Amino acid sequence: MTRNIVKIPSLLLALKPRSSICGARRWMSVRPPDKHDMRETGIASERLARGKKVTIQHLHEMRQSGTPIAMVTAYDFPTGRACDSYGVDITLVGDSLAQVCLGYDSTTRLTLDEMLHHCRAVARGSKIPFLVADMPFGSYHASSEDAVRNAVRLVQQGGVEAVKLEGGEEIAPTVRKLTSIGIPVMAHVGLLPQRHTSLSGYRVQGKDALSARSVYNSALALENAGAFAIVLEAIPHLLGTHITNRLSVPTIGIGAGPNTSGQVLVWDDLMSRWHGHKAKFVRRFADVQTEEMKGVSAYVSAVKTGTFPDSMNESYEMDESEWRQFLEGLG
Ligand SMILES: Nc1nc(=O)c2c([nH]1)NC[C@@H]1CN(c3ccc(C(=O)N[C@@H](CCC(=O)O)C(=O)O)cc3)CN21
Ligand SMILES: CC(C)C(=O)C(=O)O
Repeated sequence: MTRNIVKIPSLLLALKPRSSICGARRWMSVRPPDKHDMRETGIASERLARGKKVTIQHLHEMRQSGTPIAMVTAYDFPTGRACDSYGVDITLVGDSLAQVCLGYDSTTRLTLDEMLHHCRAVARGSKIPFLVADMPFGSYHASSEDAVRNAVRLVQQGGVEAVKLEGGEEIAPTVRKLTSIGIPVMAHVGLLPQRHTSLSGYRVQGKDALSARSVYNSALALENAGAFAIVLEAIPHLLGTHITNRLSVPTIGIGAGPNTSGQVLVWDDLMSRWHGHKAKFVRRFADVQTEEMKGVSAYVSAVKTGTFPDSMNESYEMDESEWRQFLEGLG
């Protein structure tokens, strides 16, 4: 009897209403066109005239109304452009860049300069979504001053609007400092890939009462320090729901169940471009790997068999008299 009474509120909280993607765009203000964009991409002016820039305020309103937030990683101009064009709310230049784009074996290998190089490319393509970059491993640990210097570089030279930091209560002072000077911080708790060595691998976090408490306390401390949103990675869905219901900022889940304020996936995972391990939380929404295989194999085969290029449609003509003159000129 008592158990049923206790269960009803948590069930109700789990069944938050969810409105359509049109609802998600309702609050977004008109984004001013930017001359640099129009010169660079041509069609950008038309898109910008229709587009609505996503802000932190919109993200908070989406959380309040139960409109799910869609976040995706991007690493270059075309992936940034795709986020811009197809309704993504937050583009993340994730440090998964290290593994999926640069071939490193871990995100801890990524430098700030490498991150900046990719942020600039993504920023040129992704204008409407809110743009966040991961602070690379080591770029926010030595001191708050160091974190400020490096976060300023990401904003100033990388063109991003906010930074993401992995960690718990120990990074709260850094989050407070960055927030106080106007650099919005997205926190990241649960599985912390930058600490995979000390954690002995990529493992689901918060599976027992004690570690669930620790993830929960981290989220509360980081919200308190001023984080505008919190990524919850690889934690039991009950814990993801609980944290989401207790916080007043949006939660973005990756392997944290269906009740977070939003979801994030790595571009290469959702597109099936990543050849490595597939985590349980990954759903493949498109099959780029198969298309790549078909495209490259067909091209190689056409070159080898001499069927590419075609002399009529894929080659250039020359006036016959000019050609004769050319030959005569050679004697
Ligand atoms: N392609 C890709 N996708 C990601 O989501 C991702 C990266 N790379 N690189 C950086 C980090 C690393 N991440 C990872 C990596 C592995 C697991 C993983 O293997 N998880 C196990 C958990 C097993 C368990 O503890 O029960 C799984 O199989 O889901 C999870 C997140 C998330 N990030
Ligand atoms: C998996 C996401 C949240 C991330 O941090 C990354 O892409 O690096």
